[in-house]
This record gives sequence, structure tokens and C-alpha cells, in this order.
Amino acid sequence: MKVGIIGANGYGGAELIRLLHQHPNVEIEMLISNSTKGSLLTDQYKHFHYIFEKSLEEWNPDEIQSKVDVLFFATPSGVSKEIIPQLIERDIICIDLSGDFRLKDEYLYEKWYKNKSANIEDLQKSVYGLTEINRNEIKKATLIANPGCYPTATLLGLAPILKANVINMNSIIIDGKSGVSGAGRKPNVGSLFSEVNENVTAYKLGKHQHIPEIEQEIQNICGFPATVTFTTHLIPMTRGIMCTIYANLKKNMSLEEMLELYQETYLEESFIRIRPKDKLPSTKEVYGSNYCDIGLNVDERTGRITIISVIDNLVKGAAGQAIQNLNVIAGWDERTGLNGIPIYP
Ligand SMILES: NC(=O)C1=CN([C@@H]2O[C@H](COP(=O)(O)OP(=O)(O)OC[C@H]3O[C@@H](n4cnc5c(N)ncnc54)[C@H](OP(=O)(O)O)[C@@H]3O)[C@@H](O)[C@H]2O)C=CC1
Ligand SMILES: CC(=O)N[C@@H](CCC(=O)OP(=O)(O)O)C(=O)O
Repeated sequence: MKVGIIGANGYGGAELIRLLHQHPNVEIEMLISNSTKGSLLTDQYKHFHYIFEKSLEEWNPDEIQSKVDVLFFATPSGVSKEIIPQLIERDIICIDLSGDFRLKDEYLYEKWYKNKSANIEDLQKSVYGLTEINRNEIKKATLIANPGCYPTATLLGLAPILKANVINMNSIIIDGKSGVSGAGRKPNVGSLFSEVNENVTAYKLGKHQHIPEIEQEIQNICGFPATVTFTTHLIPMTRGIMCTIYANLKKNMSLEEMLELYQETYLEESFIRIRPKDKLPSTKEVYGSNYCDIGLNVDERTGRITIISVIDNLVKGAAGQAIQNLNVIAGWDERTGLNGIPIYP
């Protein structure tokens, strides 16, 4: 299968190239960039030298159709909604890493992204690409709205207790922490070494664009609405997301019962690892991989559950999950090209 990547010179684009290069059923046919068109990929990323050498090309919608079957969008929000409608008409499968097609309610997009939404007909064609939850819809999809990084860790951490209807829906609190690559490669004062190093910063309090995404998908998973408290922090590491999630239990459950519920829910899942009691996950244990590792504690004193969910923001939080979705659409083994063990230490 021939694929292209638009936004190929960003971090999400580079991670797609790294993973797709080792995918046995895929050929990377086109790398598209606005600002660096005409240059070599290796001028932007020297780690590809002698392994994958290709030029970055200008966006040309007419050429696309003859060259690729699938186009990955690793562009900021606001870009794909202008282009994807024409591509779907030309039977190109689009996998969008941005937030443009995630929110089904156009008013919510306009409120949280401060931009005009994609039109409603195109929003209806998109499938939210949280693979473990929406696999059956993804199989038939031509447009995937790949989930945001924080929502991926959060929703996978919450899904078992949402499905089992054991928590008070308005008690969910999510404390998210991200490495700096989550902010992309574009230059930004907040991402400078001297701003981030030896520092922890909370940001976008009450304003984060992932709040409506998390609430929308919670309702899709369990049928009940929820209003969540979600706070994000930037921490001095390159990759990784940890979401620490709290919720009040509606009934008494022991940690053992909870672990059993999580193990059962994810029994067939290749990329979800439920940690045994007292073996909580850390971000480094999923570094460079498509795993989401989940650890639990039940505090019988407060009646609350604590869920620790970790992913690599660029893999399961972006490029890896996008490829997992491509594997599902193509009918390949979901693990194809994603088999790597995390890098440690
Ligand atoms: N980084 C992460 O961990 C995650 C990122 N995402 C999402 O993935 C997308 C890409 O993120 P990331 O790779 O980190 O960002 P980067 O800033 O690293 O890269 C963004 C890319 O988009 C391109 N781009 C910017 N503006 C335009 C435009 N108007 N038209 C066409 N291309 C444009 C840039 O290329 P050029 O210089 O050629 O314009 C660049 O290649 C974003 O939507 C992000 O929210 C999702 C989950 C996790
Ligand atoms: C550290 C950092 O800044 N992270 C970004 C993650 C953006 C992202 O991946 O989300 P979308 O795809 O929804 O734009 C943030 O918190 O906004």
C-alpha cells in the first residue's frame, strides 16, 4: 500500500516515517511540507541518513490521487478540514492526527479551537480512532480522526470502569503530564530548554482542547454524560504522557476485583498492559512503543480509584495509533510494524 504524509517535517510526521519505514506492507511514496519543500528529509532529520532518503515535496492535490492510497495528516488543527473533503471524494483514505474531525459537534470545535469547524457532513464521515474502543467502525472507515495524546491515555484508563458503570460520572479528575515533544517541533518560547528544564508548569487550565474530546468519548463509551476536571502539566522530558485519573466509586470494590475487571476488559488487546498490584507504570516503560500501560489503586478509606495510564505521546498518542488504525482498515494484523519493545533505560 502506498502512503503519503503531509506535515512530514514535524515530530508526528517524523515518527510516522520511522514506524512506516519498518512496516512490511507499506511504501512511503510522498512526504509533503510547506516550509521545507524541495529539501531532503535528511536535511531536517539527520537520524534518517543512509536509511531513508527522500525529498520533501510541495502539496499538489492532483498528483496525490495517482500516487497514494492513504494520506496521513500530521498538521496542526485547521489544515486538514480544508483538504480532506476533496480527498475522500477521490477515494483516498485519510488518517488525521490533528483535532479537526474529532468533535462531532461543530459548535464545540468552534468554542474550544477558536476556529471554524469542518462541515457537518464531513464530520459525520469521520471515525474516532481509539482502536481498542472503536475497532468495528474503524474497519469500514475512510476518514480517521486519530485521538489526541492525553485523551488516548485517559480514555483507555477509564474505559473498563465506564463500561462497568461503577463510578460517579461527575467525579472524574484527570491530572495529565506531558513531555515537551507533545508541543511539536515548531519553535516556541515555552519549549526552550531553559524554560522547561528543572521546571514543572501547569497550562491551559479549564481551556484545553482535549476537554470536550474526553467528555464526548466518555459518553460514547458508556452512554452517560460526564463533566471532567482536566489539568495538563509540561514536564522536563522529551517523550511520554502520564495521566493520573481519580474517580469516586459507586460501590465498594477491592483492588483485586478492579484489577480483574481491567484484565478482563483488555484480555484480547495487544497494546494494553495492566500492571499487577503495586507495580505502577512509568513513562519510560513505554518509551518509543505503542503500549499503553495501566496501573491501579483503590483507596477503601476515601472510596476512590486512582488510575495511572502512560503512553508515548508520539507513538500510541499519535503515529503508532494512526498505523494501528491503518492496519485495522487494511485487515492486517494490528501489530504489523508496531512490534517494538519499549526503549529502556
Ligand atoms: N506531538 C505530539 O505528541 C502529538 C501531536 N498530535 C497532533 O499531530 C499534529 C502534528 O503535530 P506535531 O508533529 O507535534 O507538530 P509539529 O509542529 O512538529 O509539525 C507540524 C507540521 O505541520 C506542518 N504545517 C504547519 N502549518 C501548515 C499548513 N498551514 N499547511 C500545511 N502544513 C502545515 C508543518 O510543516 P511546514 O513547516 O512545512 O509548514 C509541520 O511539518 C498536530 O495536529 C498535533 O496536535 C497529536 C497527538 C500527539
Ligand atoms: C505539551 C503540549 O503542548 N501538548 C499539546 C498536545 C497537543 C496535541 O497533541 O493535541 P491535538 O492533536 O489535540 O492538537 C497540548 O497540550 O496542547
